[in-house]
Order: sequence, then C-alpha cells, then structure tokens
Amino acid sequence: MSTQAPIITVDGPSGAGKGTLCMLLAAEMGWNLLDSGAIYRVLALAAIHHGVDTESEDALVPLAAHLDVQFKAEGDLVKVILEGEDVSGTLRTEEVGNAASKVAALPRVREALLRRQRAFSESPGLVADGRDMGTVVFPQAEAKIFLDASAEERARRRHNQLQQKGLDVNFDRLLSEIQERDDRDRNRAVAPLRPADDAIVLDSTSLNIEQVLEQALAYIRSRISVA
Ligand SMILES: Nc1ncnc2c1ncn2[C@@H]1O[C@H](COP(=O)(O)OP(=O)(O)OP(=O)(O)O)[C@@H](O)[C@H]1O
Ligand SMILES: Nc1ccn([C@@H]2O[C@H](COP(=O)(O)O)[C@@H](O)[C@H]2O)c(=O)n1
Repeated sequence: MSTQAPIITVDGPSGAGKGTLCMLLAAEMGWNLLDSGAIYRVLALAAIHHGVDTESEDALVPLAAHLDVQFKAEGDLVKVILEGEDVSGTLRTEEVGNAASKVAALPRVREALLRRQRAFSESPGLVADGRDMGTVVFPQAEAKIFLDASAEERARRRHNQLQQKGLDVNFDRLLSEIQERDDRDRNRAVAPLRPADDAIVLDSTSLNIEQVLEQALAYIRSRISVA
C-alpha cells in the first residue's frame, strides 16, 4: 500500500471553475489545497515589481527559485503574501493572469517551481488546481479531473465575477483575452494544457456549481475510499 498522501488533481482552462471546485473538495475532505496558478501569478507580479522582463527566462529563473511567498489561510480565504506585502487582490487581475501565462510558457521557470508545488503534498491529502497537475506535477495522483467549459461561458462567469466586485469590464475584450490565454496555455512546448490520459473530462458549461461538485465527488469516491 502507498504511504504517500492521496492526491486529486483538477486541471482545465481559465474560468472553468477549478478554484471553486477545489476549495469545496478540500473543505469537504479536510485536505490541503494547492492553487498552482497563484504561484505563477506571484512570480509574474514579483517580476513586474522588480522590473524583470516577463519574457526573459534567464532573469526569471533565479526569481522563481528564491520567490519569497507565503499562503496564509484565513477562514475560507487564502491570503497571499509576497515579500511581506499582501498581494491577494492584485494577484487575481486579468493583467497578472496574462503575465503569469507568459512566464509559465518558459521551461526552466516551470522546472524551478516544481519542487515548491510538490511540497504541498502532505497528509491527509491534497487537492491540486492548475494546468499540468495531472500530467506533470502529480502524474501519480489517484483521481484526475479535467474541468472544461466553453470559452463564452467562462467569459460570462468571469464577467459576472468582476461585476460583483464593482468592475465594469468589456465582455468581448474579456472573451478575447481568455481565448488568447487558452491558446498560449494549450500550445506551449512544455506542460501544455491538456487532460492527462487517465483523467475524466467534466464539461461544466451547463452545470451549476453544486452539480459539478456532485459529479466530481461521485468520480472521486469511485477512485479513493476515504472520500
Ligand atoms: N459551474 C459553474 N457555474 C457558474 N459559475 C461558476 C461555476 N463554477 C465556477 N463559477 C464561477 O465562475 C467564476 C470563475 O471560477 P473559478 O475562479 O473557480 O475558475 P478557475 O477555473 O479557477 O479560473 P482561473 O484558472 O482563471 O483561476 C467564479 O465567479 C465562480 O463562482
Ligand atoms: N499548473 C499551472 C497553473 C497555472 N499556470 C499558468 O498560470 C496562469 C494563471 O493561472 P490561473 O489558474 O491562476 O488563472 C495560467 O494561464 C497558466 O498559464 C500554469 O501554466 N500551470
């Protein structure tokens, strides 16, 4: 029997609902949570703060290797502290998401962040959210979900989310930014966004959050006895 903590991976494109599902799964199971996108976002933000070119692999690798970041759970929320500063709000902007997807396309940057991500795998278990959790970071995971939704539905969700925060963003611009990020994430040379061969693909386009959770839990229970 394996002595490693069990792992559930949830990969998929931006706005598919991965973060929402992972938070609910981690709470339901009392497991640890890895938001790997936040690590790429923090690196992009650190590069911006330090005036480092987000396309220079040579400059980004040492920044990635020495990234001074802490994730502090506060109730349902996770505060992200970069070099002592709370960057939780800035981190979620589309601008930082786009910059993150540029730094994430660089092979040696991804390599420099691997150990940091794998360190999240601790008892009693891990729910890992990202693009390559099931394919590269945790290929041994017991349960792998690829959560998808149409680009239009994902843009609608993001638009609603921004409106709820009082931000008025142009829908068409949001959609084209999401499509641009999808293209970059799907077509990069290293760890491209794709379902692992042994993942289930869950299309959430016409499912609400409760339905997604129910289907994910049914699959997980078929793979892991503790769920
Ligand atoms: N099934 C769903 N139906 C409707 N809205 C949803 C659904 N799942 C998530 N949402 C909403 O869509 C928005 C985006 O969800 P979430 O942040 O979980 O996506 P994500 O895949 O983690 O995106 P990213 O990769 O960019 O971080 C949130 O406002 C969330 O509440
Ligand atoms: N495992 C991962 C996670 C994320 N990325 C890149 O980071 C960008 C931001 O991710 P969010 O989930 O926070 O939106 C994303 O567009 C990816 O380019 C990644 O490469 N691998």
